[in-house]
Amino acid sequence: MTGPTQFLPDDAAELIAVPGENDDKYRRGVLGVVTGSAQYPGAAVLGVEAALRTGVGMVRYLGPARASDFVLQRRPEAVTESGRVQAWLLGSGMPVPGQGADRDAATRDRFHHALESGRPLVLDAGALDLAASSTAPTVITPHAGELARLMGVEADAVRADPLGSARRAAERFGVSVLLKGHTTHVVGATGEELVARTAPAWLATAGAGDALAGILGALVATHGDAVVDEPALLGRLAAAAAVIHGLAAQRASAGGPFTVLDLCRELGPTIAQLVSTRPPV
Ligand SMILES: NC(=O)C1=CN([C@@H]2O[C@H](COP(=O)(O)OP(=O)(O)OC[C@H]3O[C@@H](n4cnc5c(N)ncnc54)[C@H](O)[C@@H]3O)[C@@H](O)[C@H]2O)[C@@H](O)CC1
Ligand SMILES: Nc1ncnc2c1ncn2[C@@H]1O[C@H](COP(=O)(O)OP(=O)(O)O)[C@@H](O)[C@H]1O
Repeated sequence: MTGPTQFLPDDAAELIAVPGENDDKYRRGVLGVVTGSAQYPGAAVLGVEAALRTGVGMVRYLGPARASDFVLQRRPEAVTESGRVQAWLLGSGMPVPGQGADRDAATRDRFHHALESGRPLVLDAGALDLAASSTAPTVITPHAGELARLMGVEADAVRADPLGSARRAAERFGVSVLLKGHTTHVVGATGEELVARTAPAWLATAGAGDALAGILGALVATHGDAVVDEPALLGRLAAAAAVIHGLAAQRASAGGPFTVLDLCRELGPTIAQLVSTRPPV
């Protein structure tokens, strides 16, 4: 029996959409982002920062006023008007239904709009439950605790069998699953199994997952139409996001601790390095 395929930097390099001279910000891909809350506005800032630094034509950030203010303060490039998008990132830093604060009406409306759009979805943290109702190509990005909650099992059971747990979630919800951890396991909606192991353990720091979600959102938005045509691409994009995240963490770390914004700053150089290693077409 063969195990999951190790996803390597060269594989990730193939999935970077390099803009051409006929591209504009809309053709490159627009990412709609519904993340953050009054409690966790920082998650919105980190996801938007990571998406913009991964490379996307535009980020439309649609969230609560406090988070929106912080996002604009950090990244005035973000657009806070609604409009067409090629993909959505939902949920980082938002309340989990049934765990404290309820989902407010504005969030329910934004999630509904995203679900109805038919565009690919990246679901994190407080939007993971949407996996059960999504009919669009969808990838979820839980850590072990979140996957356990979603599947109604103990976190230890997920830690004991991460690949099997991701596989069961992919089968149950018909989505691609990226299970975070030192080793990141990805199971595509069609069963493809991938692992990414580029991250140093220094990456185990609050907000690192919010940045990963932004990186993946940008990769999906820049392949939005391809994902609609071939949803199986989502698993490979998820593994590419984990590899890029891990390589940027290596650069930011250089063997020591770093902040998530340090990691984000390394995304451009990481991607430039990956693109430079691609064989000419
Ligand atoms: N600056 C910010 O605004 C930040 C916001 N964050 C947001 O905070 C919210 C709560 O996230 P948390 O993950 O802390 O809380 P959760 O409430 O999702 O998870 C907490 C539970 O899961 C378990 N757990 C947490 N991480 C685990 C892991 N890696 N493996 C196994 N079990 C794990 C814990 O033991 C605990 O029982 C999310 O919406 C997240 O996006 C965090 O990303 C931290 C930074
Ligand atoms: N020991 C570790 N080694 C390498 N990477 C890790 C380790 N622990 C966690 N990570 C990575 O750090 C990120 C943490 O994400 P998450 O648990 O969602 O945290 P947060 O919610 O604070 O952003 C994930 O990308 C995960 O793969």
